[in-house]
Amino acid sequence: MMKVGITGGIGSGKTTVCKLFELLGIPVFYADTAGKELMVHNLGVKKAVVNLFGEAAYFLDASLNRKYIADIVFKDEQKLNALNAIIHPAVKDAFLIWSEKQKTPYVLKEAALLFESKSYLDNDYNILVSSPVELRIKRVMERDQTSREKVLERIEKQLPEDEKEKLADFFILNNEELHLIPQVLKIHQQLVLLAQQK
Ligand SMILES: CC(C)(COP(=O)(O)OP(=O)(O)OC[C@H]1O[C@@H](n2cnc3c(N)ncnc32)[C@H](O)[C@@H]1O)[C@@H](O)C(=O)NCCC(=O)NCCS
Ligand SMILES: Nc1ncnc2c1ncn2[C@@H]1O[C@H](COP(=O)(O)OP(=O)(O)OP(=O)(O)O)[C@@H](O)[C@H]1O
Repeated sequence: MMKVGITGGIGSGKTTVCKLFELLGIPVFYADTAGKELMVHNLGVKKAVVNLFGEAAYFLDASLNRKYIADIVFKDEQKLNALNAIIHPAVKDAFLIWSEKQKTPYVLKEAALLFESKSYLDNDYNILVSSPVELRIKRVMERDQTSREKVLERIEKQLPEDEKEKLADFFILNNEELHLIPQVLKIHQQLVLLAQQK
């Protein structure tokens, strides 16, 4: 199975782009969502999270207190690294199991930290979704009803855009002028051809 990673900084529009690939019949594994599901349903992961953050990491109904964890990790690099070290290997395993079950020419793995976690090395190709930083901040502030400072905290923990550009094979620009659909269609056609040659 040909594996294609797709990433982009916070608010770049990677989930929006993935929805377009899904319309073309391509299955998408959402690593951020999978990570949060594992924190709730995988006992080993859950135990490690409680060890790191205490019982307050979960609400009484056993759901994840995302805000509590986010308020800690995006201000404390050590805690963030420790959380990443728990989640990333578990997500990697879950993706491998999932990808083996798919039957399409290729699959997509959407991950915010594709390059930072080095998981891009496991993929055949990687797509970078880019968007001007001010537009990203505005979109996330509107989507999550959050502050500029909180968005900037996360941006600071991510690899700079020019570093990501060096590592990607395909590029999608999600600004206010270019349309996403033709860009997605073009890359999809190229990937289908590459999968046939594999
Ligand atoms: C801290 C958590 C609980 C906050 O959850 P929340 O629902 O607020 O955010 P969500 O997971 O939807 O992420 C939204 C965006 O925040 C940014 N972000 C999330 N985790 C990280 C991180 N470890 N480092 C830098 N940016 C991050 C990304 O741009 C991401 O797209 C959650 O993000 C988390 O568990 N992060 C650590 C694990 C991880 O690295 N996940 C991402 C890849 S698997
Ligand atoms: N081309 C666009 N036109 C209008 N709105 C857009 C466009 N692209 C993205 N958005 C909006 O911007 C917000 C961020 O997009 P999206 O959730 O796809 O980004 P993301 O990269 O997945 O974000 P995150 O890193 O936080 O997971 C969403 O509310 C989305 O609907």
